[in-house]
Amino acid sequence: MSQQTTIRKLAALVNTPVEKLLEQLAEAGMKFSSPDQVVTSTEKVKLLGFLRRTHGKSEKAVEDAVSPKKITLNRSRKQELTVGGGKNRQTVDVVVRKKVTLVPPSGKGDGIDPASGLSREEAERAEILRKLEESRQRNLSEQQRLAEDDKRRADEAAERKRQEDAEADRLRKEAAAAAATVTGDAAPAVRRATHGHGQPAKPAAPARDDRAGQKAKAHRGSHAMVAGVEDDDSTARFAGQLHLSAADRARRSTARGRPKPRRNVEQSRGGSGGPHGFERPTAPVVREIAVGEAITVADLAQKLALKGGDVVKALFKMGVMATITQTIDHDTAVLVVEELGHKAVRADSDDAESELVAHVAEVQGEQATRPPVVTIMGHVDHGKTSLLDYIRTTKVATGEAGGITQHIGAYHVETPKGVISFLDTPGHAAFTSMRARGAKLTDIVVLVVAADDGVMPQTVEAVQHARAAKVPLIVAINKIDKSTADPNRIKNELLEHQVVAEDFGGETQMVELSAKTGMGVDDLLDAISLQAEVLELRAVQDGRATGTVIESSLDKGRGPVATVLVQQGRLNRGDYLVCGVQYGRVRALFDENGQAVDGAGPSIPVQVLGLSGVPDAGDDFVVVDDERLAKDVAQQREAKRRETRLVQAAGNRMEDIMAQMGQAEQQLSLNLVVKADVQGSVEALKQALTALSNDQIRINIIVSGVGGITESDANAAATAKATIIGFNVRADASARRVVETNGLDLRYFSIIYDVIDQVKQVASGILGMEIREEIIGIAEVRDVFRSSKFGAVAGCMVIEGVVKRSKPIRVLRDNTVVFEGELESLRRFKENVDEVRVHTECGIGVKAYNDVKAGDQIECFERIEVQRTL
Ligand SMILES: Nc1nc2c(ncn2[C@@H]2O[C@H](COP(=O)(O)OP(=O)(O)OP(=O)(O)O)[C@@H](O)[C@H]2O)c(=O)[nH]1
Repeated sequence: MSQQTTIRKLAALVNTPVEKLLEQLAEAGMKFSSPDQVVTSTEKVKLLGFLRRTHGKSEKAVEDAVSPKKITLNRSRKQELTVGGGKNRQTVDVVVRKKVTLVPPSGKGDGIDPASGLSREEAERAEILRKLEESRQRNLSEQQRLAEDDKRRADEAAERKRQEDAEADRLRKEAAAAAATVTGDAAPAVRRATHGHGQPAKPAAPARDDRAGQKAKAHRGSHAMVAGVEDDDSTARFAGQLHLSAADRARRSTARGRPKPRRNVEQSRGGSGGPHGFERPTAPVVREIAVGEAITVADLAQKLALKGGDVVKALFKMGVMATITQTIDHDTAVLVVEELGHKAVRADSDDAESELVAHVAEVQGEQATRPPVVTIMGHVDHGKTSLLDYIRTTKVATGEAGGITQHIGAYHVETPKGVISFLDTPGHAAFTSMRARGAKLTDIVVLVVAADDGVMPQTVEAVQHARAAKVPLIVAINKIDKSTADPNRIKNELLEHQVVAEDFGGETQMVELSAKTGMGVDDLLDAISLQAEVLELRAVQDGRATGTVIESSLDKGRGPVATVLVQQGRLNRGDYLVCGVQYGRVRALFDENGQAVDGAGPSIPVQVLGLSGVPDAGDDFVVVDDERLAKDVAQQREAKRRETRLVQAAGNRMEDIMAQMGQAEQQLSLNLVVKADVQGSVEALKQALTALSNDQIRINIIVSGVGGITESDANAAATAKATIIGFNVRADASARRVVETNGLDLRYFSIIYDVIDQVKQVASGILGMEIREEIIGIAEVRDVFRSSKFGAVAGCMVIEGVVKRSKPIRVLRDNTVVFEGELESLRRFKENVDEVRVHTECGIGVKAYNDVKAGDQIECFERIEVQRTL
């Protein structure tokens, strides 16, 4: 603290007696008791102020003097001076004036200015204050400069704008004059309004009209605005916002007052113009939109290059309520396209298709004789399957007779008189549609009629189909081994249907045979060959193949599998093909015996692997040169099919609404979701079930397809309040949840008759008891053990309900029934048990089925009698 100033030191410094200084300090309001007390700089300043005041200066001025760079103080001191000596000795009063200049110490000193007594900190503070002041001044001038730049730019922009507006106005006037419109009246009106606002026209732009003047004014920014309420407001509003460009200000100004015009102006000018800016709209872009049978709002919006919401709005204005995902029909789409100022054209989706046709037409090669394709038709139980089986087992080289199938298969046999291909159509009424389609593929129909039964309804139907398809008929009078067989009766009965046997003078070959004993079967094959010769069946042997899908399914391991009949050319492994809405490259080909083959010629059925999806039975296939064309055609077809489906769905909805409104004349609707294991069954069920519609009830199949029942199927059923029919397929877990949540009617079938019977009874209003199957438990196969004693035993976990040994079971693979039968054994830890409950492990042996695999499900069911309801 040696650096600090005591009163004594200060007194010595200012050359004042200590007592006086103490007095002065006391007068200045600072009491000190001892001269050795420290005087702070504040106290010094206060004392200084006091002393100055006593000299007539304000304390403030003194205090202010602290911050300036230097302070000058004048002090005077009286002294007596003795001059001369002796008698001449005189005493003279002398006033010594002393000028003291206080300068803050520069650089590092000892911390105290020896003259002023100010500390170094104080000096530094003063220096900082000075620098701050300098910087403030600099900032201020920089801001002023920027503001001036801004103002200049805004002025320039406003000037440019004014010129543009004037030009636009001039053009508009010219156009208006040319069109002899009433523009002339409008200008004075605007002028009147302008004057009414108290805004004189700017003399700076005499060439422009008042409207232009008004516009320009808005663009010039606040600094250039003349008196007026709006202008004042703007000026006030943008005070202190000098950084805003004139256009920004104008935009903001309008945003407050008139949002609508601004929006339009911005739209037409891309947001760069002012609020009053108006330009003649540039020519709108008129798009040509291809619209098919139906289109979703989203797709349409995309084609129009608009937001989905804009199209929804446009539709709404037209009175059509549609969401973005909804589909609108062709007419509505055309209307909305035109409403939005574009042009609608009908979608021509046949581009790729015509390319395909041209492509196919290229390969017209040498034709050669081809084998006949035969379809066997006939009434139930007249022996179609037996006949096919007999031919297959005896005539197919590596004959491997399978069980009776319910879908169309195909195979070819080699007889001494040549190859014959058979389409395997099961004898069931439900397959009418397949038969009809089969007949189109078919060269010859073999009509099986049981000699002990006679002509039945389906016999007649088959005759009609063959006739409609202009396919010759050969009648196989079956079961002649039976004692009750009466072939002549058959021939006579057929006469009634204009089917005249050769021995009756007609043209139809009739062969008596027994599918059981094989008697007469060769005669039938001979008859077929003869008929084929008469028909002179020919086809291109080589070149790109075309043909038709007979059957299709989805195989978990192999993917989509299609059985196709080659009709022209040769289908080879590695070929690219379009198949209905699917496409792909032939990965593998298999014949009817499951043998891999390299290719198949005309009239030969073959299984194809490698397609992108499961085609429908009846779809045609065409081999093309490259994948691109295959893909294009398939996608175009898919789009077209989707459009058609959407139209149908929209139609259904309309009808449903009508029904609700009571305009459907009390006709009830039964909606069905039909899923089956193979495409043939789907087709057959669809055909048969929809045919059951009558005056009272209309049967709609809302969803149909191959494979297990999925969540989306169940959701569709829930939406349409439909009954779900699973034919040899099951619902997966998520679908079952939807079924349970919505209380849907889910029914499983394994016999087509039962489906038709149930629906028919519902349709005809017969309400009685019905036998229904109820699944009581499901066990999942975790592992399979094989033992010589028990055969294959499935190590299972019961995942639902209870599995009972006495109840029938089905084995499911990928939700599709692969076996139906009984349990051989049901065990818990080597113990035979009657039932096993949920979450319990067990060993299951299935009677007469050794092909159980891990991952399969074994469902246990019972048949119960329930009251039928509509
Ligand atoms: N005695 C005798 N029985 C025959 C003959 N052909 C078929 N059957 C029997 O007639 C019954 C029906 O024969 P299927 O071959 O299943 O008849 P289907 O026309 O294929 O019948 P669906 O497939 O149900 O339409 C079977 O019990 C056969 O054993 C035959 O030539 N002689």
